Amino acid sequence: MSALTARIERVRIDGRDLIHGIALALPRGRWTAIVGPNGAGKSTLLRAIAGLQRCEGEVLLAGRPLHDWPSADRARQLAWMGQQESGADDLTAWDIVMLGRLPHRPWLAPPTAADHRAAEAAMRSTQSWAWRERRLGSLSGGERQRVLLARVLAVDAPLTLMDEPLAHLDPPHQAEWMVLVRARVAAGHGVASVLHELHLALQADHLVLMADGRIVHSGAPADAATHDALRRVFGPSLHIAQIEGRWVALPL
Ligand SMILES: Nc1ncnc2c1ncn2[C@@H]1O[C@H](COP(=O)(O)OP(=O)(O)OP(=O)(O)O)[C@@H](O)[C@H]1O
Repeated sequence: MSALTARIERVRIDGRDLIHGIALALPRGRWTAIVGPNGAGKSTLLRAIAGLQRCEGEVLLAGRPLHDWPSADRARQLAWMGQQESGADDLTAWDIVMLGRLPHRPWLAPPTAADHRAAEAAMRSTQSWAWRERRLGSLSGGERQRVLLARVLAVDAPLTLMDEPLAHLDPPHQAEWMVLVRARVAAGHGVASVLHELHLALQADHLVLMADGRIVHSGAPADAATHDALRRVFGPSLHIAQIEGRWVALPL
């Protein structure tokens, strides 16, 4: 069974249809990259399938309508990392990551040793452990992103949705992010990420291409049909080639 399936007729905000006629499946054990030009509707789609944006249609999480899930159960099933999240600048990095463990704890219960272990492991895996006592607001953009990534990993959910997780990350940490995603997928979890970095999106298991609020192509990153679709949407100057067995895309 897919971790999530969605059939979204429409997302309408301020009298404008931002998303139309979308069918999407996010299976377990697969990393799906969602790409498309600015304003294509990628974030709106991700927010809709996370239950953060009202939509007309149906979203099934592990076969059950999203809105039927009790909130803590849902938060253990679906972990969310949004774009440019703010409002927690006074919390320490450690507190932020421990927020990822909240769905695992009964109401007002203190964290357990297992919560501490999960948070520490997540921080070490994103190399953010050294800043555990620093306030989020004092960290650089990339350091902050690695703490937020640790938080979403600490949830340890069967499905993780990430909107532009590579923003602010330097190339080595972008590569490290891919290793972490690969480890989650190898463990049978599903991951979907909105990405602007086409060279990394082409390393995903499956690529979803959006334009004008629609999915215009869905396929394997290595398929010629996927490359044609990318050039149709991003323009013919997009050069797609293989380097050492990996597909890369560059605007030339
Ligand atoms: N709350 C909102 N109110 C009005 N319009 C919105 C709202 N949120 C998004 N939009 C509009 O919907 C369209 C899709 O936005 P969305 O953020 O989903 O695109 P995106 O593909 O993620 O873009 P980007 O790559 O620039 O982040 C854009 O034209 C945007 O201006």
